[in-house]
Amino acid sequence: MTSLLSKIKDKTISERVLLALSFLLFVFVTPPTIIRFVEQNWTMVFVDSFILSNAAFIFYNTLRDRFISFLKYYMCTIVCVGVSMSVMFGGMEVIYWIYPTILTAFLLVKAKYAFMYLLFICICIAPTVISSVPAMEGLTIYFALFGSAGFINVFSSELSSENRSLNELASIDPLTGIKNRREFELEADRVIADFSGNVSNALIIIDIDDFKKLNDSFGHVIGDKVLQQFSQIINSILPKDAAVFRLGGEEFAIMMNNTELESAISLGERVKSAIDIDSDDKLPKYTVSMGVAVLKATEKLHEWTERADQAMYYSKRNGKNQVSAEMPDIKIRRSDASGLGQE
Ligand SMILES: Nc1nc2c(ncn2[C@@H]2O[C@H](COP(=O)(O)OP(=O)(O)OP(=O)(O)O)[C@@H](O)[C@H]2O)c(=O)[nH]1
Repeated sequence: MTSLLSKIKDKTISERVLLALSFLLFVFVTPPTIIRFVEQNWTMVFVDSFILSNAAFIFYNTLRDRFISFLKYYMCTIVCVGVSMSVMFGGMEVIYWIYPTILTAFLLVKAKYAFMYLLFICICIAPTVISSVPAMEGLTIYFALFGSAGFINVFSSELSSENRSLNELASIDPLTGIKNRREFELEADRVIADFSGNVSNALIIIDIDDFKKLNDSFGHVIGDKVLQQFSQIINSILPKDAAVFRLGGEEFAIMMNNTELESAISLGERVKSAIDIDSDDKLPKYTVSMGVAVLKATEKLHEWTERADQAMYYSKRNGKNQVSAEMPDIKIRRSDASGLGQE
């Protein structure tokens, strides 16, 4: 329950809307489904089961961060078709349901698509409106619908731009401009949740060597510049399936998806040579120690990082400026100028 709540806490507004709507669909459709089942009204049981399975599909996949953009359009289509059919078959009494539907569309999809959904609803309900109310009243209804959509659009674009800035503040390290520890934990949780054993995921923990000495000798401002330059160097050599994070202080992590241990070790070696070659002449020379660990089945985040940390400390103890890897059987494998060694 606690982990479910913490997952929901990390969701964006539109993802929360998806969760809330699919949950509400479930809550409201389940009781009539049971009644219809008892009454043996099989057609309606079939329709209700379709809605319930869709609600469950959307809720489950939103929680797991899967197909999010598809789910947003899918949910919009379900609610817009649903509300249009309600007005077509239920008459003008249910027309007020269009307002929350428009709000939903603007919170879930881009404004131009939300307007298209509204246009779709307006076309579908036109025969009911024309046959039920005088022309002037019909026009007023359409005017009110598009007017409300305009206001909702202004409000939701303001909300999403604020949301974007807040997300950026919460996920980016201000000194280096790369993702922070919070983002690392979210990404690692996603990787662990999706782990199937078919592909390998590697983690490299990187710690700058003797950073205290560097700060003491050259000052904190230069220390900060080294951290910034180091982040730029890593970003410039990062492969497509990898992301870099600053975990804090002078400690960084690279998360690599679809990557075997050997490829992670060779990226570590490339980091080592890149800082040697690309370092700014105005900044002091420095080295880094690295530890690599590949995710094991059923492993938790702290166990995975602990193994990569142990390998990194092994690099430190063995003279620094090297990459070590935690191996399932051999325990530690060290990479140095003379190639891969074992212990
Ligand atoms: N300039 C600067 N220094 C930082 C920052 N964050 C942490 N530090 C410094 O990083 C240093 C880390 O020192 P230690 O943990 O002793 O590690 P180390 O000197 O690198 O020693 P080894 O890890 O054994 O190589 C401390 O002096 C911190 O003050 C930062 O954002 N900017």
